[in-house]
Amino acid sequence: MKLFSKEQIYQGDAFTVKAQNITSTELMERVGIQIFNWLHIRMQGAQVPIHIFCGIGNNGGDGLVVARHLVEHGYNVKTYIINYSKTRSKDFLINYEALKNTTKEWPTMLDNSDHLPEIHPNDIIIDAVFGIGLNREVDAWVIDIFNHFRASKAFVFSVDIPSGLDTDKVPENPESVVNAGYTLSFQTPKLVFFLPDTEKYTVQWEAINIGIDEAYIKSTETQVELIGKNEVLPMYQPRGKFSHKGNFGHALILGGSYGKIGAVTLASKAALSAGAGKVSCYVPQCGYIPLQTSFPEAMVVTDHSEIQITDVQLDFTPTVVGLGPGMGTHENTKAALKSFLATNKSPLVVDADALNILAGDDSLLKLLPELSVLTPHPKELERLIGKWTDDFDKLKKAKNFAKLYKVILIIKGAHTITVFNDKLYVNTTGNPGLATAGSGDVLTGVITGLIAQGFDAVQASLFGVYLHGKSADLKVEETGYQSLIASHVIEGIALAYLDLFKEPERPEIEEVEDKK
Ligand SMILES: NC(=O)C1=CN([C@@H]2O[C@H](COP(=O)(O)OP(=O)(O)OC[C@H]3O[C@@H](n4cnc5c(N)ncnc54)[C@H](OP(=O)(O)O)[C@@H]3O)[C@@H](O)[C@H]2O)[C@@H](O)CC1
Ligand SMILES: Nc1ncnc2c1ncn2[C@@H]1O[C@H](COP(=O)(O)OP(=O)(O)O)[C@@H](O)[C@H]1O
Ligand SMILES: [K+]
Repeated sequence: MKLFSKEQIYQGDAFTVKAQNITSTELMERVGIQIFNWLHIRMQGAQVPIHIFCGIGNNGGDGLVVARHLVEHGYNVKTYIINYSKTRSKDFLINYEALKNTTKEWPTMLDNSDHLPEIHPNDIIIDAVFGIGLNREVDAWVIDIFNHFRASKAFVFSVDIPSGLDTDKVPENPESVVNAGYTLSFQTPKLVFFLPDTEKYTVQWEAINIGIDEAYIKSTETQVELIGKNEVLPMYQPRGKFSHKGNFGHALILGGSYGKIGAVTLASKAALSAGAGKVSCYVPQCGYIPLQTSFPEAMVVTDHSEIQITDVQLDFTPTVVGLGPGMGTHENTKAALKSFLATNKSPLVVDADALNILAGDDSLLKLLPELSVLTPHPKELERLIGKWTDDFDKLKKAKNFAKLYKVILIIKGAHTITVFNDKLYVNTTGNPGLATAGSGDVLTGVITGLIAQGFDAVQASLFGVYLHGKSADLKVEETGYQSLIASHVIEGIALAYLDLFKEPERPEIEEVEDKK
């Protein structure tokens, strides 16, 4: 699913109004009815006090439409206008009048935070104060109102985006943003819902289809894409009846050191489970027996050294190399890695200690073949790109790094983000069960296994990250978060593949039925 920037959302509005021959007021009515329906289906007329706080722009206008429909359906509604600017949007004013005509009284005007309404813990707050039009810092008295929301402990439902949250910035003052329990976002979710610094401003979110014109959606290139089943399914490669293991490549996992042979075992098992035709492991001698015993499907080649990689000698050219799991950063290993990179011709998936060895060494980074896949966790990423001030700075630095070295950078985390060619691909699968030793090695193996069988590096990255997370989502139903271990994630790859062809993904954006 494409994630539109703020500018693209405004363009999409304008395009839709023109293409569908409607007014912006009609578009706002359509949006407001969608939100009302969403609430009405869930509330079924319940007489919980609902406090609707509206700004003076179009987000406030949306709030007023919702207020009017709630009043018309007999809900217990109080509407307030937070009068933070003299400029009012046209559609705000139209809906301000329309609400007055319904209720026969004006909403309560708030010009300061002196006499704020009492809000009880079981009440509901609808937050339509600021939308995507936020363009400067929030005034102190408005922050007081947001603090009043928090102090009330009432459930907060935000319209489009939690008020005070920018679409492309991390707030300097967390108090200047509303903490939403639920956000109903228009057409597409916002990138800020997926970033560690800003995801906390809404507990849950959902995107509703407000009918932005299909032609606009199809023809608009976005900088951010959300990756779910609908996006990866077309990448799936079916197997021919007469195919044989030679068709699916020979992957090599290169890594391991004394005490860390498990990382290679996990990565190589994952590579084969993802569908590589053959897997070899290149490890120090101490890895020979454990690997051959625990994973008979793999072939094992050993270094001269008993305990670490010191010299990589191969008598075949791997289709792809998964580099780094459990490798350590011993000086001898660094030297071996340098000479390996100087002559290597195979595509690479680079993880863990191989990243740590590469970090900060421009001459080594330049040896990476184009379209190498790098899979850092946050600490490894920091070593590669330097410290960042916030998530947006991190993404900018990551894009620059990926462009400079012509690589695919996979930023691992709760929402893993793949960075390539100035574009961000945000993954939607995975869960906190993955916060366990070795789960990253499994990801390295999965992506390596996909490249081995013929996926191009970008598709292998997106599909691999999706499968890895989906595997964890399916296995966690048996294990719970605490007991999920990396080996379960390997077992789950099979389930993740099968799941691709089970039920279709929920529609990307919900169509709310018309209950008017
Ligand atoms: N396709 C869609 O998604 C659709 C979206 N729609 C809705 O429109 C919303 C965007 O509406 P919007 O552009 O009117 O801006 P909004 O956020 O209401 O802000 C209001 C104004 O406040 C001001 N202002 C800004 N920051 C400020 C500050 N810190 N302190 C004080 N004032 C501040 C600034 O005006 P200024 O005072 O600078 O002139 C700004 O213009 C969007 O989120 C969605 O809810 C639908 O209705 C149609 C389809
Ligand atoms: N809270 C979380 N939600 C979803 N995925 C997570 C979470 N925590 C970690 N992960 C995933 O688990 C993997 C951890 O990788 P990494 O830190 O390299 O582990 P290791 O080094 O132990 O193999 C990454 O793919 C990451 O995206
Ligand atoms: K809002």
